[in-house]
Amino acid sequence: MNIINLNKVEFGYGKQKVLKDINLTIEEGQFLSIIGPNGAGKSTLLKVINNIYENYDGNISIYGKNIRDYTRKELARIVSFVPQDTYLDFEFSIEELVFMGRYPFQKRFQNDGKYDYDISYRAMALTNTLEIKDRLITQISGGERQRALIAKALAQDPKIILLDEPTSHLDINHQIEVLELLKELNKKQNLTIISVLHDLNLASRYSDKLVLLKDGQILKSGNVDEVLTASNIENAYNTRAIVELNKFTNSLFVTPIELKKREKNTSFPSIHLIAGGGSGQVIISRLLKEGIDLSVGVLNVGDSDWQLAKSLKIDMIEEKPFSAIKDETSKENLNLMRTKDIVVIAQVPIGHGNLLNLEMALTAINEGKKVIYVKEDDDKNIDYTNGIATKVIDELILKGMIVLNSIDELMNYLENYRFK
Ligand SMILES: Nc1ncnc2c1ncn2[C@@H]1O[C@H](COP(=O)(O)OP(=O)(O)OP(=O)(O)O)[C@@H](O)[C@H]1O
Repeated sequence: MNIINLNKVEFGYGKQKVLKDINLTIEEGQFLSIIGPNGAGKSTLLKVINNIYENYDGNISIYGKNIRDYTRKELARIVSFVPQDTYLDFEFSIEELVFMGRYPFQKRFQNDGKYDYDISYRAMALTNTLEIKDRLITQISGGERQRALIAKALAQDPKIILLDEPTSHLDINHQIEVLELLKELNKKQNLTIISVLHDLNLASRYSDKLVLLKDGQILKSGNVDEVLTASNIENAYNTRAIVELNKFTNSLFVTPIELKKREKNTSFPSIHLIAGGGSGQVIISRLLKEGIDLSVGVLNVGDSDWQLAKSLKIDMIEEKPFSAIKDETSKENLNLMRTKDIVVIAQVPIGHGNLLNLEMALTAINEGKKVIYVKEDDDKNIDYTNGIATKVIDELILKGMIVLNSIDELMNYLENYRFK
């Protein structure tokens, strides 16, 4: 069920627009993170949803009602807001701070009732702040303060919680603790969570949906894998990045590589990679992370290795989609190989269309080039040429091609490489 709708929302602090044409729907029970570079308008968007600024154009509705038609107290019973960098300079205890979350429910001069106590204590128990409830908020750590602020927000018994950078001042241990807590509340209590997060990897790990903002506009919104692509990241942050699945968290992991790539790592040998059909993706990622000077080819336009290499702007020789490699393309590839220290061959299926890649590696080894074959799977058949490819590989081995069994072995070899 859609519970928040933003329709053509535009806003600026002065003349300059900070939010432009924002259209967004958010479903009940979603964990949505707003990401984007500094100054993109993330905090502003969150504040506009919380009806902090009134002079915006367009419409925002929450549970079908325009937020302009809610009183502040009414809205606070549905939405609670955890601001960024809250400067807490008052000598309140955590308990007192959390009880303030009950304010929207109380009549003037009314004291806290049993329900107010119960819900505040539950909020403290959920956030592990009960045992430190008497400590003053000026005398607790950043992680404890963040948990206390979330407790206050929970004491409001909201349906929707908005958080502006809830992990910004926390060490990794507390970052995970806070996000695990939010995820649990999201799953168990169907709490809708909208959070600004700078850290793309935390956003990817904990969110169902992402909104990527750039210059006040939504560059992309949707599922994590639709938003966190190398090209969207490059577009928004002006930084090249590798996006890959982290096996441990089962979520996408982003590694920015622009700087390393720019300052090529000359302690490693330069490499030309022969790959294709997806076989080179992991090798490309690993080599680029080390800043290794890399080229690839020949790849067919459109295949997944080609897409990755293209998005990372790697020096590449390409052939038309689904076409056999032409002689002249293959010669260009050989010329590129000649400029590198090592030719690395991934375990790519060889058919008549790409046999020339192997044959050029043979020419290169005959010219004295070092060639390495990364044969990750011993049982995998890659010869689709009725034995011709196997013969070329045998000849490469005879001429001194090094066969390694994993990418780790390749990295190890490269780390210990001695330049002549
Ligand atoms: N109170 C304010 N008055 C005037 N301009 C503001 C105000 N708050 C933010 N801005 C400006 O609006 C733009 C968007 O700011 P906002 O804080 O929403 O971005 P953000 O994406 O959250 O940035 P960051 O990642 O740096 O926190 C920036 O150019 C900022 O300088």
